[in-house]
Amino acid sequence: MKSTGGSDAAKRRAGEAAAEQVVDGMVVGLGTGSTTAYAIRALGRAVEAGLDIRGIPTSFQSRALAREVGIPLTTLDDATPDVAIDGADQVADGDLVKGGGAAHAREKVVDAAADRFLVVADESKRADRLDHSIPVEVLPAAATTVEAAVRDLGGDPTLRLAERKDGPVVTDNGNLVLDCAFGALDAPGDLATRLSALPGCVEHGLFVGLADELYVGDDEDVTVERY
Ligand SMILES: O=C[C@H](O)[C@H](O)[C@H](O)COP(=O)(O)O
Repeated sequence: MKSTGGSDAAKRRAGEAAAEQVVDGMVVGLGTGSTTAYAIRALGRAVEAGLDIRGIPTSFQSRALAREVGIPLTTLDDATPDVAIDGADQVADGDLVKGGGAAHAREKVVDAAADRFLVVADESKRADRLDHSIPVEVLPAAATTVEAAVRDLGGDPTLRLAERKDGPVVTDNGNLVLDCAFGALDAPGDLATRLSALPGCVEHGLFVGLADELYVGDDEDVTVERY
């Protein structure tokens, strides 16, 4: 799993602290990314020790990791997550930018469906205002029109390119990603609404008002904020 942001020890602390919130019988949304991977591995160890849970993965990658560590899986067709654990690329006032791994569309569906959404992050993800570029997943046929619409909204879109393949990143849903720089956001909710309204936008990485708790790890401890 690609690692971004702060230290692995800080990510591990955050992920493992959030995993401790999971108790017998729960259905757990399994986010994507290097921080959530620590939570998934901790849950796998707990399952091995007898914890009875089911997971709902948010990506090919989190499904593969959950299977590797022995977490039984289900889907949103059959269960509602009691809790979801997921990472973030930036956090300000409980609002998030996600999608550094291009998984934000399914993440948003699962995280929003959960009774409690726990965000796991290291200190490097904190900001006073969100100013990270916003990943926008688009239908391939809409890439050009969404690019133009993002420019009209004051953003600067860049098609995300693959690292070990010629051409663009293709999401788990078969779509493309535009990374859209908007500068520091005064009103992330307004931008979220405008992006959601664009024809051909499958989902964007602004998660506004969705997080319930934030677990932030540093090299010594974990702090928890509730919203
Ligand atoms: O698409 C990926 C997800 O939104 C990740 O949760 C996010 O990029 C944070 O990942 P990491 O914990 O590796 O920084």
